Amino acid sequence: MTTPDTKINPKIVVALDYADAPSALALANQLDPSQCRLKVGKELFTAAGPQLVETLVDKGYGVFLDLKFHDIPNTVAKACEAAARLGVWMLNVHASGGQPMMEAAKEGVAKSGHQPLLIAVTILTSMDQQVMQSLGIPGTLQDQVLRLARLTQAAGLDGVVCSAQEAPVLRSTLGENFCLVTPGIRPRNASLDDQSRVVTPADALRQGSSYLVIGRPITRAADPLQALRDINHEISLI
Ligand SMILES: O=C(O)c1cc(=O)[nH]c(=O)n1[C@@H]1O[C@H](COP(=O)(O)O)[C@@H](O)[C@H]1O
Repeated sequence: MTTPDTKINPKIVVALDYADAPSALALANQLDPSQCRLKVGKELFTAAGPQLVETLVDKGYGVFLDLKFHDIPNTVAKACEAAARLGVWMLNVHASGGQPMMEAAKEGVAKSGHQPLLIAVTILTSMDQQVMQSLGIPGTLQDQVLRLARLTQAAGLDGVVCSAQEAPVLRSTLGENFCLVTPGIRPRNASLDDQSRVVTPADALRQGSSYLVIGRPITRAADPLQALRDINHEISLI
């Protein structure tokens, strides 16, 4: 049901937003590394630690370690070096930590001897213009996403996390090789939950996304593997 390309390089990254390792492994055991990658975020990593990440890597999954580091450059460099040593496929920092912090992150990864993709979060998909204003950030949300993405590229990172709503402008400004990882994905008629800037899976790819981060629409489905297959099928048609 999936295209050959989806099998070689799965576009969907399933967010394992679980409270403990057994719940995360139960889902990982139902899914298939040829159909998706897995994202381990703050909740699961804090509860289950590096051992779970290594277990998922050993099962053949590409793992996105989503710890969104944001600290002084030296601390972020060391954290990125340690994260890269786990053999993950991708890891991330917050672009708002600034270019020197991102450059330090890149150096940390290089020291690890591994070569994961290193990306930076621009503006979280749960945020809207009103939240931006309350933080005193001037201009439009899209201006700020573009500013942070340019800084990320200047720091030599591989790409950004952004909403697929911003993907067209980032793709045309930053080029074909810059990786755009987009959460806030909702199949038509799915609940928005706490997301604000949402796009359907097929539209996200049409708009220039490289990878789609999808959590609850798969993890809370009655049949997660079928939900994943349905989305892979939808995107194989574009
Ligand atoms: O870095 C992320 O992955 C991320 C960035 C962002 O701007 N918005 C966002 O939702 N995420 C993550 O993407 C996942 C989305 O999950 P669902 O809303 O359940 O699909 C969660 O694990 C979030 O932590």
